[in-house]
Amino acid sequence: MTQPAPLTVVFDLDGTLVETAPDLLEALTVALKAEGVDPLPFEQGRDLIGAGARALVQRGLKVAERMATEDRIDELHAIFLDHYGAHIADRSHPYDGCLAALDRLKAQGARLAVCTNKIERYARQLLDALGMTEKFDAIVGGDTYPVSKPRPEPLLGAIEQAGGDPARAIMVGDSETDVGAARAAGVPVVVASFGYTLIPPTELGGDALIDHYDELDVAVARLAPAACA
Ligand SMILES: O=C(O)COP(=O)(O)O
Ligand SMILES: [Mg+2]
Repeated sequence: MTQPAPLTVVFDLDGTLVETAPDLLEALTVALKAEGVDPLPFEQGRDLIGAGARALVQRGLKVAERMATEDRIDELHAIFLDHYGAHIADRSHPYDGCLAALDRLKAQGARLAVCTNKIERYARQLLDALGMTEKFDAIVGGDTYPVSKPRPEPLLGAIEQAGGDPARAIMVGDSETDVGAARAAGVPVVVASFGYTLIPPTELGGDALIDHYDELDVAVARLAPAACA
C-alpha cells in the first residue's frame, strides 16, 4: 500500500505567525509623514494590513482622505520599504505558542509552508531575523508568482514547493485574502482571531477559529482530510 502524502499546513505570515504590526505601522508612519499625513491610530492601522505593503500605503492614504497618483504611491511605497527593511524585526515577534505549535505539527510529520502577501525577500528577511526560516519547507511571497492571495496560485504553489498535495492541506490565516485563497484552492482554512482584518474574524467564513496557538492542534486534526495520517 502506498503511503498517504503528508499533511501540509500553510501559514499566512503577518497577523498569523508573527505580530508585525508595530514595525509595519512605524514604516507606514514614515511614508505618510513624507506626504504630510499624521500617523494613524495603532488599532486602525493594524486592520489595514494583509494585502501587501503597497496596499497598506494606499489604504493609509484613503483612511486619511488623501488622494495620490500611482507614481506618488510608488514613491511612498519605496520610502515604506526602505524603512521597513532596516527595522523589520525591531518589535515583531511570533505569537504566543506559535513556535511550539509548529514543532508539534512537524513532529507529527506535517510539511509546513508560508504563503504571505509580503514581498518574498522581506518575508525571508523577517523569518531569518526571528530564527524561523528552518521550520518551513517552502516560503512563498506576494511576488513569488504573478498573482497574490486571494488568488489560489500562491497557496497551491506553496503546497507544491513543500512537496505536499492540495487534497491533503490546510491553510491558517487571519484575513479575507487567506480565506479567499483557501476557498479558491479547495483547501480548508483555520482563521486566527488575533491578526489583522477589516472583516471581523468570526465573519470571515473559515472552517475553524482559533484564539491561541494552543487550539491549533485540535482544529487541524478536525479539518485534516480524512485519509491523512
Ligand atoms: O504584509 C501584508 O500586508 C500581508 O502579509 P500577510 O499576507 O502575511 O498577512
Ligand atoms: Mg495576514
